[in-house]
Amino acid sequence: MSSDPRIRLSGVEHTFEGRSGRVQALDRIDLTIEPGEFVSVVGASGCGKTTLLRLIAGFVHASTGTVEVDGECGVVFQRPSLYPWLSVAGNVEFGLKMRRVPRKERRETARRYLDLVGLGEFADAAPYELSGGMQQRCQIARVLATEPPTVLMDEPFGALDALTRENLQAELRRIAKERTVLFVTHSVEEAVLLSTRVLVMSPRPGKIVLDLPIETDPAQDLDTLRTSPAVLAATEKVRDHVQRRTPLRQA
Ligand SMILES: Nc1ncnc2c1ncn2[C@@H]1O[C@H](COP(=O)(O)OP(=O)(O)OP(=O)(O)O)[C@@H](O)[C@H]1O
Repeated sequence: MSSDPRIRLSGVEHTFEGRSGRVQALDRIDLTIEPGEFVSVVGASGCGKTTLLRLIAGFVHASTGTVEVDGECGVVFQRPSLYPWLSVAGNVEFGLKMRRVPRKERRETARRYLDLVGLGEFADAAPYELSGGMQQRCQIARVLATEPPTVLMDEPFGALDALTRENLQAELRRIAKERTVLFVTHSVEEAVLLSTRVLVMSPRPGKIVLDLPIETDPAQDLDTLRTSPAVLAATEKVRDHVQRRTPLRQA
């Protein structure tokens, strides 16, 4: 077992050269994430959360500083992007096929992850036959099936109704136990409920202004946790930091 961090960013800055000029999205980010942590990133719109995630995923190269990631990352996007010509199981198997995993093993793994996200009965369905929440669960199964040590999630529940969102939060909490997760969300409550650590970013340029460990009992169910004093206090603290750093306060 290695005790190396899973993710390490040192002195990371990032500036976009856009059509409307230069935008410094990130400023002096130093961040270390250890294996098994569930780290959420919250902050006002445009503060650089997605940029941070994309740097870690390797989609963007930092203008300054270093980004080190130990092992592969699976990325779950806000909107599910399933292949419409493949069945639900075909979508989940796709990454495994690319890795030349034998057919039987692919089938079994896909089935296991579809069961895990509650889609076992829909293995042969086409993606368009699934609701938005089911498509998102399929995307999560597809990412998890390749068993990446790190999962990066960019506002994965943003487009879902409240009930589906709550169900998926509970599923994710269960699924995430043996993984390292970096989770971008606009919901402070969601961040506190799911995470072992919450980061708050300030806008333009994005900096980490709060790094708060969250101690909740993993055995407790989400409904009990939602109203627990520890969660309420942490939510209040995080919300306060987010609001203080939001230039245009939203109602
Ligand atoms: N490809 C790009 N070219 C130019 N500027 C960009 C690009 N991507 C992001 N930016 C700018 O970088 C800043 C950070 O954007 P980013 O998408 O990381 O923020 P965010 O915190 O994820 O926002 P939101 O919560 O609204 O999704 C913004 O000012 C944005 O306009």
